[in-house]
Amino acid sequence: MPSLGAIRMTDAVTSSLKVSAPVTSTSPSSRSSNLNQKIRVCVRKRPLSTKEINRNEKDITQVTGDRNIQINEPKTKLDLTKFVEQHSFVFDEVFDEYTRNEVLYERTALPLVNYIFAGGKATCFAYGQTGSGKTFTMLDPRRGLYVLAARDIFDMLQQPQYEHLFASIGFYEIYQGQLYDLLNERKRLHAREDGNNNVVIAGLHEYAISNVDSLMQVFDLGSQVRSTGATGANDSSSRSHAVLQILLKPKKSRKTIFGKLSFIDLAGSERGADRGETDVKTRMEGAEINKSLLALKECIRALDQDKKHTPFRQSKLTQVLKDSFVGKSRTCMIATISPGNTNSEHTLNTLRYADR
Ligand SMILES: Nc1ncnc2c1ncn2[C@@H]1O[C@H](COP(=O)(O)OP(=O)(O)OP(=O)(O)O)[C@@H](O)[C@H]1O
Repeated sequence: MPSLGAIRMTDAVTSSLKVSAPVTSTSPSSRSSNLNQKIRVCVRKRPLSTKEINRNEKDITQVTGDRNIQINEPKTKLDLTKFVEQHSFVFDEVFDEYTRNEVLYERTALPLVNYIFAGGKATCFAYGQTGSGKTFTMLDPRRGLYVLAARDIFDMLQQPQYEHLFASIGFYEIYQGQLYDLLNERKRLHAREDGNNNVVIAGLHEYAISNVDSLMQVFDLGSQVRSTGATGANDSSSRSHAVLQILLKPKKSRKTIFGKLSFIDLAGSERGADRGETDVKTRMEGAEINKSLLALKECIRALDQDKKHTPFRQSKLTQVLKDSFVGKSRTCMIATISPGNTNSEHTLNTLRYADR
């Protein structure tokens, strides 16, 4: 099964700013990659922003096929000669800068929506550096995947065979290994498991939602709490993981979970790197983010390889996602990348993280 990234291809090095064709071992495949895999890893490239264009940044990322992407990393030799190192990767699917959220949705979250109506649990992550498009993809208030999914969920709930179900949402963040309810004044929350191996976030405020407008209103409240939350700084979205969960429950038994879909806007991946920060708080934040992102990768890898032991306990993030990984579950990771030359290192780190 070609998941968690997929096959890394041979890097080709060229000199004197001349770029030769990348070495590839397979031709780009068609868009028919299996949408119903247990784990899918996709990449989304965002366009250069106006600011980046004005700064004369160059786009160094090239989508070369439905599953292929090439990074042309600008480098300088010791003798100051400039050259470009090419890196080619293959993933389950790669989306270029022209891809709209609606198209992305059909190829990533829609199969998960169908899956929860069959009683499954599913998770859709966005992973990438700050500013690479995680929030735009997952939680944009108007066209994020969560809105598009909710639209379909409410449509499906109108169908006679699903009349017995209703949807509710919860929205919380994981900051420094603690859970905070974004729909209830950032109240501290605790995760535990019920007798059916469901992870229950005790005390999480859940709102029964019946249409997209009410969902967006509730979500808006939570987003405001998040952006002014832990630190008071407006970049807090990149320091915490935000989890929006949509639960399907039987109307007659509100404690039972029929299906669950979580959208996760992960902390900026570069926050986990050791950047020689002297500020203790920033270092601790970074260490915690690093721990959780590594644990996430370990869990996905273990599942991908059908290992008996999955190391959920290594972080709060993987603990709360446990029930969405085991048993009847599906996961889609969307690695988001910035195309500019000044981001080449972060972009390569993101692709290597998503790669097996
Ligand atoms: N695919 C895209 N098409 C057009 N604009 C985009 C796209 N992706 C991101 N952007 C824009 O780029 C900017 C940064 O995106 P976004 O806030 O989603 O990044 P992020 O990865 O969530 O960052 P952070 O970790 O700081 O929350 C925003 O202005 C957003 O509108």
